[in-house]
Formats: sequence, structure tokens, C-alpha cells
Amino acid sequence: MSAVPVDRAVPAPGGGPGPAAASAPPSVWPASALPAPGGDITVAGVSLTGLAERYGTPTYVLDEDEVRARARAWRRALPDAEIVYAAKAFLCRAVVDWIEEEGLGLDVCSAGELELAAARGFPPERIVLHGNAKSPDDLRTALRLGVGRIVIDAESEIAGLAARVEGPGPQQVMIRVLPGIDAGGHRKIRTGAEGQKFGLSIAEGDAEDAVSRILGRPQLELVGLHCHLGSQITTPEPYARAVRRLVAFLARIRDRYGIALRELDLGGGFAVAYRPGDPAPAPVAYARRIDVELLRACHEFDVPVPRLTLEPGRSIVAPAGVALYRVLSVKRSAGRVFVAVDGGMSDNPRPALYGARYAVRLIGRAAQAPTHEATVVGRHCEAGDVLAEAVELPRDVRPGDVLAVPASGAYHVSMASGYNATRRPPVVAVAGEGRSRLLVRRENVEDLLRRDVGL
Ligand SMILES: Cc1ncc(COP(=O)(O)O)c(C=O)c1O
Ligand SMILES: N[C@@H](CCCC[NH3+])C(=O)O
Repeated sequence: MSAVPVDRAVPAPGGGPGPAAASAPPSVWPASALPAPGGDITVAGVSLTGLAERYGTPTYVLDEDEVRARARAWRRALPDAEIVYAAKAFLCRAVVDWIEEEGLGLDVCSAGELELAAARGFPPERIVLHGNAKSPDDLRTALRLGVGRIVIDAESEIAGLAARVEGPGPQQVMIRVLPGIDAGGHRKIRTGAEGQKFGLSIAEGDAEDAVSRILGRPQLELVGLHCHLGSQITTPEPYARAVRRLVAFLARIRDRYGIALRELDLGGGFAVAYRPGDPAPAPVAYARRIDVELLRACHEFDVPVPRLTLEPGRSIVAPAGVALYRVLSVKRSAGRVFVAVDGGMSDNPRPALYGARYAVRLIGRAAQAPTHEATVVGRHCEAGDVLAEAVELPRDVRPGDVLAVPASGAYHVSMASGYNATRRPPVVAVAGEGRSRLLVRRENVEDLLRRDVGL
């Protein structure tokens, strides 16, 4: 790709990713990103090079207004549905507040995520607990806090959960079903097709067995079905297919057990643009297709229309984040140019895991040099420690330069590791006109030494 102008050429009408943005090409930068003098970029009026100076690098910048606007866009797209933010994309206490204030629920999958939510007093009834292998600690914490719904993902979980429920009323549960739908995307993040670890298969009868087992447990109340097709799904069609399959299954449950389940949770997986031109339908495009199919299928199968839940994660935070790195070395080898930076697979494992591609831009000086193709690599002891393949960067990029990587708000910091005892980077929020604040500090040597008991 070419050195990315802050691609605000066609801003989302209404200044945000709302329903009117359905036909606007997606930007890889937050809506507030603007070019600034000296080759800089500001986000929410804050200089990115200034943030790199102040907090060091690597640093992750998160545009609060962008996160909130994206959360709101989902709510506007489906006003009658419940929108539940998938915490795994990125969670810290401030984000818990933003999500709460925007009226979304929270999808968590560990006691740790639950504790972050609880630390901010997030209403437990708006929390959904997931996990293909929930630990006793996860279940204990969820029950202690009184989470709204627990999504059953294995037959063995049913008796274990029922035994822990102490009342007063039953615990509401859903069943994560495997609809047998291949939604495309990278095979490591495809979760709707048969033959992987998530869900209970409709086709093989496991989902129906789970229904009868749950109905036999008075401590549990089965309220609905859940499925999650995968991630970075670039069209609404797989969701429409899932709706039909799940509604047909609702009808089967009604016929066999005489109950009408009232909730349908279609999970997350909505795509974002990592590079200019990547397909990324607006929330309203997914919403319309899902709504139409839901009404049609319910009519056809003669079941009451269930309340819909969606669980977007990436689509709320990815485009709000920008990663900042400093160049440490530039090297040529076998005709390739390697630009090595001070982060890598420890703060962004996505290229190594899924071959993910990113846009990269030099900031902080107005480069006059023509561009050439470069590979941006990290500083870890792995040949596969690549951050961005085949990006166009000015030929004179040199140590000390700052590189910005947009669309970095999801599954970077939340998947960050301490590989090579590098310390996980900070997250800085920018908001309004020119305000910034530290949300998560950089790990330090004391953190490292504290965990190592040294015996
Ligand atoms: C159950 C569930 N819900 C929601 C999500 C969020 O997915 P995404 O961030 O792609 O929207 C995931 C992760 O893929 C998930 O496993
Ligand atoms: N972590 C993945 C997606 C999986 C999300 C969780 N089910 C990514 O970065 O794309």
C-alpha cells in the first residue's frame, strides 16, 4: 500500500460510523484523525508524535469518542436488540465505564474480565459469560457477582453449574450451538463450522441433548440459543444463514418440549478495515439483513420473534486504536528492506497468528524521499516476528523515526505477551479536543521481578 494519507477523504456522514455511513468507504483511522504540520497526525486533537515522546514507544492510543460512537452506531442500527461488547477485544476499567455509559452489555470469558467489570460496578445482569472450558474460578466468580446469562458450551458443564447455583432463583443460561456454517475468514478464527472446539452441534444432536439436560435442572433456566460464527466476517450473509438455522432449531425445541425460547444471540465477528479498501460493512448493513431474515424465518417456522443479541468486539475498538513504534534499525537482505521497531509479536501477535495485514505510516517528519516496499518487523527472537508485510515507506526511514499503525485497538494489547521479558505497552486515551490520559501503564521491571518469586 502507499504511505497512507489520513484517509478521511470520504468522512462518515454525521461525523461517525452511524447508519448513514453504510455506503461510505471505511477508514482505517479514527474519524478524528487529521494530518498536522511536520508530518504529524493528531487524533482527537492530540499529536501522535507528542504521545510517543511523552509515553515512550511502543504505545497504544485509543480514541474514546470513536469507541463511544461505534458502540452507539450498533445500538442505533438495532434499537430493539441487546448489544453486548466482547471484552476480549480490549478491556480496562475506563472501557468498562464507556460501555456501561453507552448502554451496552459486556461479553466476558474469564474471572479476570469479570473482576475488571465488577471493579467498576458494571451491572451484572448485563453480563454474558462465555467459554468452551470455564474454570471453577470463572463459574464461582460469575455466580457470586450474579451475571445475567451463562452460555453453556459443553454437556459436562450443565451438572457442574447446576450444582453451584445457590439461588434464590435459577441461573439464566443459553446454549452455544454449532450451526455448521462456514463464514469464511482465517481458519484459526472460524468457529461456526463443525469440527472445532466451540459449541454443541445441531447436526450431531448434541445441542438437543443439552436442551433436555438443562430442562431437567431446576437450578437453570434456559432462555435462548447462542452462536458465534467467527471473526472478521466481511458480509452479512453468514449471519442470515445462522438466523435460519437457529430459528429452525427453536421450532424443533418448541415442538419437542413445548417451550418458546425468547433469546437469540448471534455473537460477534463483524469485520473492520485494516488497510484502505478492506471490506467492512457498517453495523446497519449487518443489522438490516439479520432483521429481515429473523422476521422471515420466525414467520415461516411459526415461532415468536426472539429478542436478538449481538456481541461486536473488534468492530467497536479496532478502528479507535493506533499503535506507535520507534524504528530501531533498517536492514537490507536478499532484496528486501526490513524496518525493525521497538515492539513486535509481543504486542501484536495477529500477523504471526493469522497473517494479518496492516497499513503503516511514518509520522513526525515530512518525508520527501520516494517510497519503497518494506517489511516492518519486531524485536523478538523469531523470524516470524513481522508486524506489517509489504508496506510502502519512504526510502529514508531511519532509526529514531516514529511509525503509526492504525486499526490497532482490538486483539493487540488484550493478546499481548511478555515474550523476551519485554514489558507490555501502555494504553493512552485521547478524547474531546486535545485531552489525553493514561489508561493502562507500561509494565516495568518491578512487575517482572514481582512475579518471579526468585526461589
Ligand atoms: C462468543 C464470542 N462473541 C463475540 C466475539 C467477538 O468477536 P469480534 O471481536 O470479531 O466481533 C468473540 C470472538 O471472536 C466470541 O468468541
Ligand atoms: N483474536 C482474533 C479473533 C478471535 C476473537 C475471539 N473469538 C483476532 O485477532 O482476530
